Amino acid sequence: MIAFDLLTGFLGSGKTTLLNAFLQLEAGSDTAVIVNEFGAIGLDQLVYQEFSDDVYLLDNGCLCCTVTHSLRETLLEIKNVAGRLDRPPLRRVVIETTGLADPLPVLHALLGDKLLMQHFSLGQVITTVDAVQGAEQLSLHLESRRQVSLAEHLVLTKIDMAAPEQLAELRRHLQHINPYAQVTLSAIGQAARSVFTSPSSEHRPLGLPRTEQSIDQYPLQHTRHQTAHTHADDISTWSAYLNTRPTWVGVSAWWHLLVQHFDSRLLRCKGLIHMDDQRPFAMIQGVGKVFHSPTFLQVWPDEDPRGRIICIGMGLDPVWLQESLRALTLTEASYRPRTLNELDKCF
Ligand SMILES: Nc1nc2c(ncn2[C@@H]2O[C@H](COP(=O)(O)OP(=O)(O)OP(=O)(O)O)[C@@H](O)[C@H]2O)c(=O)[nH]1
Repeated sequence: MIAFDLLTGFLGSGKTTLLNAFLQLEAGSDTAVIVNEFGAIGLDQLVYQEFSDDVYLLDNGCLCCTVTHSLRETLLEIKNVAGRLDRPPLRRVVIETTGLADPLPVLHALLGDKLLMQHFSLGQVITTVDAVQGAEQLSLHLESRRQVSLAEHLVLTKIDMAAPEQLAELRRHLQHINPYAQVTLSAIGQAARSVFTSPSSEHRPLGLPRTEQSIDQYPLQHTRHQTAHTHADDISTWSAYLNTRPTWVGVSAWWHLLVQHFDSRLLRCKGLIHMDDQRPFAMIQGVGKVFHSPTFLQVWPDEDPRGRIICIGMGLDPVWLQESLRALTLTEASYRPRTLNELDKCF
């Protein structure tokens, strides 16, 4: 039997960081990863590929709506790969859902599949919650509440950034939504080992998580999914390839412009960028209005040499976003455009 964990959590809450930290440990060496991203251009698999050969990217689309079939095929492929004698053992699969996925239909689809369940057993449903922005996300987004309510293991991430009172407030919210889950605190993935090797993940009989009842408090509006790119509350994704080399001054100006324009409608932004800088290969990350420290890569992680940017939010305007990219090449630090008109004047 191969155990599978479902790793979920709202946009930017630290799923990739946690799992990537685990893959770098000896304990994670027998783990395959299945990634599902929201949007046309995926980046997470590039992060994982640095530390694992067993990374599977699902078709573009949302796991809970459109790609369950693709997940099934991928798991069967992993079963075959795991059976090969010429490779190290494979004992665990972690399925990272998109930050907007509802884990319940995914669990139903997997646990109700007799063939799959001959080879796989459910480990844990792990939900990451951003210690700084989690309380707001829970109050604003049904997806976030559903992810928390289904979890057996809640991982409060970014505790290095959170004030004690923020953490206390978040814990009160979580206790209310899901009083049964095990809670682990984590800073920069440091709890990865204890999360993924938690005893509760082993030898558990098949069945839905015991917290299933608690989700009844929240109406299921998830059937509003229309396409792979549309979620509740008009959340959509936009992505673009870059044909320029951004500067750090430009990235900062662009982020400022974005936050001014979209304010709290901007939920997530990430980019793999070939910078005009001594350290040229960078991953940039924005969660809500917080711009996280970029990470630098030794080598460009993909065959495709183009930089790329992905934004997720409510009411995103693709034309406006495309125009905004011009800010990325600004070189004058005093330029802080708040509108596209102001950006025009910077050139
Ligand atoms: N300071 C700090 N930053 C963190 C921590 N966990 C994650 N981050 C940062 O938060 C940003 C988002 O983290 P990810 O791990 O990509 O989040 P995710 O949930 O996989 O994001 P999506 O797949 O887009 O939903 C990155 O810039 C991370 O470096 C943490 O514990 N502390």
